Amino acid sequence: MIAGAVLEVRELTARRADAERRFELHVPSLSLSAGQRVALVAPSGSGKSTLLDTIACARAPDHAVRFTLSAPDGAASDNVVPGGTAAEGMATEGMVDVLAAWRRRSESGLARIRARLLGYVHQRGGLLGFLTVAENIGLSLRLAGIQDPDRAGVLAGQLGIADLLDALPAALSVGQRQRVAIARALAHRPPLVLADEPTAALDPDRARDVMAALCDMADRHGTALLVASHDRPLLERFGFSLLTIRAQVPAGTRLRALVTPLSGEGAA
Ligand SMILES: Nc1ncnc2c1ncn2[C@@H]1O[C@H](COP(=O)(O)OP(=O)(O)OP(=O)(O)O)[C@@H](O)[C@H]1O
Repeated sequence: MIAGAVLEVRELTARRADAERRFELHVPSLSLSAGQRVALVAPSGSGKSTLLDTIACARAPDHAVRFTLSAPDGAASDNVVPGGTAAEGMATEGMVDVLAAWRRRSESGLARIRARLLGYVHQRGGLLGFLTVAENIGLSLRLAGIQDPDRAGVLAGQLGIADLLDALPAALSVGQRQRVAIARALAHRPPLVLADEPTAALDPDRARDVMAALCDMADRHGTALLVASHDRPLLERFGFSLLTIRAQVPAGTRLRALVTPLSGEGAA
């Protein structure tokens, strides 16, 4: 185990298929440590969302040799995956074995992994339209079982949206919605936050502001970031290590794609 690792993936394969096509994404190795910023920069359709959704435990990997997430002290002692034991590979050395949870089809275990260990910022916020800003931020606290009535307000203040706590998402600009989404993804202080094109809908100035807010909030708690984006200059400006997804020669109807480092010092 890498010291301070929050995510470790080895030899992971994720497949998508319909009647005409088959797509297969392969990740030989991907590790993130506390506070690290890693970005996926790759063309549309190359598999960025497939990878983020797999890491987010929204879809099962089709194969992996290792897929672990770190469990902070509280989450580990809370036995993130119920019934897990070291013998089954669960919650050993402060890491939770996500593969084992999928193998056991432990819906409650996977739900707790998502709720406690991960945050997710979607391209357009993904906020619930019938909840206020405060309720949207509070949702991740509720799911994680954290009772801290002040935290949503404190976060909103840090993100410059304190005056919007009672507003519904429809009344917000796209940039304001992304700030709410960042607050929601970080409120429960997960070790890893994923973001799928979090600035794609913004003009360059707003994109820079939102990325600064995301990185600043992540830095406060040593949160690791894994971001998918097309905006390479913005990612370089904020010190992300870059990965890309390279298409391999299609074999028949199958397209294989491989996640590899884009710049010299990569996380993979
Ligand atoms: N439900 C599906 N059935 C079959 N193939 C799919 C399905 N969803 C996605 N794919 C294929 O999987 C590949 C990866 O898609 P994915 O959405 O992960 O790419 P992406 O890089 O996130 O694209 P974008 O930047 O446009 O969101 C694509 O070739 C796509 O055609």
